[in-house]
Amino acid sequence: MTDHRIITPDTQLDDEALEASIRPKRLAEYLGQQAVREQLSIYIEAAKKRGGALDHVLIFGPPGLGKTTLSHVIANELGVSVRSTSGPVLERAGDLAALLTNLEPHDVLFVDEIHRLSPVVEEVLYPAMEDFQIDIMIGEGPAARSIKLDLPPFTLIGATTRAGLLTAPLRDRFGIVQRLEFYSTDELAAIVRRSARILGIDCAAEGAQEIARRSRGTPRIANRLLRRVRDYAEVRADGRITLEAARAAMGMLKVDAEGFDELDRRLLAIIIENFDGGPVGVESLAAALSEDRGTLEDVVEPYLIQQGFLVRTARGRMASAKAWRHLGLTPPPRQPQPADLFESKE
Ligand SMILES: Nc1ncnc2c1ncn2[C@@H]1O[C@H](COP(=O)(O)OP(=O)(O)OP(=O)(O)O)[C@@H](O)[C@H]1O
Ligand SMILES: [Mg+2]
Repeated sequence: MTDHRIITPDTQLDDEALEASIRPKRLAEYLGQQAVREQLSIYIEAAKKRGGALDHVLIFGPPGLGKTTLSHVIANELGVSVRSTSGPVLERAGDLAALLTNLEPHDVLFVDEIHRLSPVVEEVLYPAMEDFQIDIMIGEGPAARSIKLDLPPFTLIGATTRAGLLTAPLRDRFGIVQRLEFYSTDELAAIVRRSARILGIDCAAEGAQEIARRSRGTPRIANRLLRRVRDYAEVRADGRITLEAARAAMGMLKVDAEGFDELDRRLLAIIIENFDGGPVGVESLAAALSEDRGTLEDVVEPYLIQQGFLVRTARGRMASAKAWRHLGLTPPPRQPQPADLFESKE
């Protein structure tokens, strides 16, 4: 179901060619995330001055905010190569050992979805990160012995949508931890204008602003909406993305003024209609929506929470007064007061 969401932040196949051409390669092209950029540029410069490898970096944040992009940007700024892999792909300790022993000094090893590493692979990673060494087993049975191998100094960059799922020993081994935040409308508008320029799309400033406003704080969504609005403008108008064209296209795509799509609205509507506004547990919510719990938690909820439409309490999710009003309903007289709203950490 989420496959068909126009505003899903997950990568879709036909996005890939497009994304490659507009994906920022240098820090200067990586828009927004001011604090992250500032800090990283200092750490990168310091590492280069010392002639050493950059400390290991953990990047976390919701899908589509630029974790993979940032990892490649860091490697480009360092002037080193990147090897990419991901948590679920590394099944055996040997898979990781093979990657590590093939690195050149100061290279970046990018591990996406690092919260999904298997425990045996994670064990190998600890000494590799800490001492640039790995223990590998040679042979089997009673004749088996372990030997230590030295690795070149390297930088591990781990990306995850949920830092909370990392084990403490793994998290502690990252010297640099960066959290990506949802982008502001102005930042997204700048991203849309940049992408339009690269793709040769004629996009008016107000058109870019309108796309930005409805992109759920997410560059991947902004770029995807830009492309869909371009299609609309080419077929229904003269190809130029004006404010009117952007609005009309969004109407057709059923992306509302807040940037919410059907699934966002359905989630809020179900909490309100089936559960009296909540609180409702995430499992019941997932069942009522026929959606996967992980998708709700990683993809749908973060933006609704950040925008204040959804509240996570110790007893479950609640729709805020803002959510009732967004659906054209009158909020009940007693809405949750701040004192009730203990942030739950699940
Ligand atoms: N700061 C940025 N400036 C400009 N464009 C960006 C920025 N961040 C991301 N993008 C664009 O958004 C797209 C998605 O970013 P990216 O693939 O890095 O997200 P991600 O956080 O790795 O997502 P996922 O969690 O799904 O892996 C990129 O192809 C890039 O074009
Ligand atoms: Mg990624």
